[in-house]
Amino acid sequence: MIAFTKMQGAGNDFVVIDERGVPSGLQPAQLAWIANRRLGVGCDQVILLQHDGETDAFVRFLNGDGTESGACGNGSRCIASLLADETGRDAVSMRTQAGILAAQRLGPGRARVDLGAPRLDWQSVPLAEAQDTLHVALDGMDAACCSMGNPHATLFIDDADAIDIATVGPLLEWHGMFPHGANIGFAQVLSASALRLRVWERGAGLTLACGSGACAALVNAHRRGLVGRRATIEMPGGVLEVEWDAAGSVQLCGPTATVFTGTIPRAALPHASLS
Ligand SMILES: N[C@@H](CCC[C@H](N)C(=O)O)C(=O)O
Repeated sequence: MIAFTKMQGAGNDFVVIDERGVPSGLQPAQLAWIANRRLGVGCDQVILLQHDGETDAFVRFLNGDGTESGACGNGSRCIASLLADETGRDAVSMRTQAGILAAQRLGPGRARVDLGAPRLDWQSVPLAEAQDTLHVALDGMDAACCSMGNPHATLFIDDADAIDIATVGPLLEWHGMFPHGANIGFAQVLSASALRLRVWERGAGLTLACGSGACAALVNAHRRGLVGRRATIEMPGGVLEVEWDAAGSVQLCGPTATVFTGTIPRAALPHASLS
């Protein structure tokens, strides 16, 4: 049996599998099956918790299409709540592929993670060629790009609800400008301290929220002079708070919830060699 915990943060949902004791041995196609909403449990990302000698856990983020991401803001916040409940400490740390993150439980069902400094140079996003990341031409659209440990493009539009994300998102996610793909955010400026945002996530599609996407939207909006260094980011699944602090780090804060726990019989998984 594979034991799991289903969690969500502002509607961005995760299946958490704890491999700190025994490795699950799950293959990429089996992880993709678990994420599938018709065949498996269903989630935006599967999160694997592994042992780390220096932090509370090594955390890996697997998208629904089986690809791995270096960062996941809402997933990190959910894991922060889980680790805080487990250790009894409000302050926890986790290693990710993008580096060590400090996080805090702010109360039941609320957590903040420090996602570190955004990377603004084209090589770090990465883009396919030298560009000013503040204005990247994408099929006639003007995107602002950055890395939050994973690649993001933010498009500023008048009405975030009017865009046909299911059509435009997949075209831009694997646009030739993004050799590693990108998460595509459609942001509407509501005020100097509020954005409305919808995100087409790389490897997961349309989600109810995206934490690193919210951070990228705040960073890119601030770089363009559209908002201050702190804003609420309204997404279909909930509201996140983001601050690009004086030290240059991006702080992401918002709700977290454990939804249910369960087990998956190994026999139900697709055979690794057939999938
Ligand atoms: N849900 C996320 C981002 C997950 C990874 C992303 N799809 C990628 O491939 O970069 C978040 O809250 O940041």
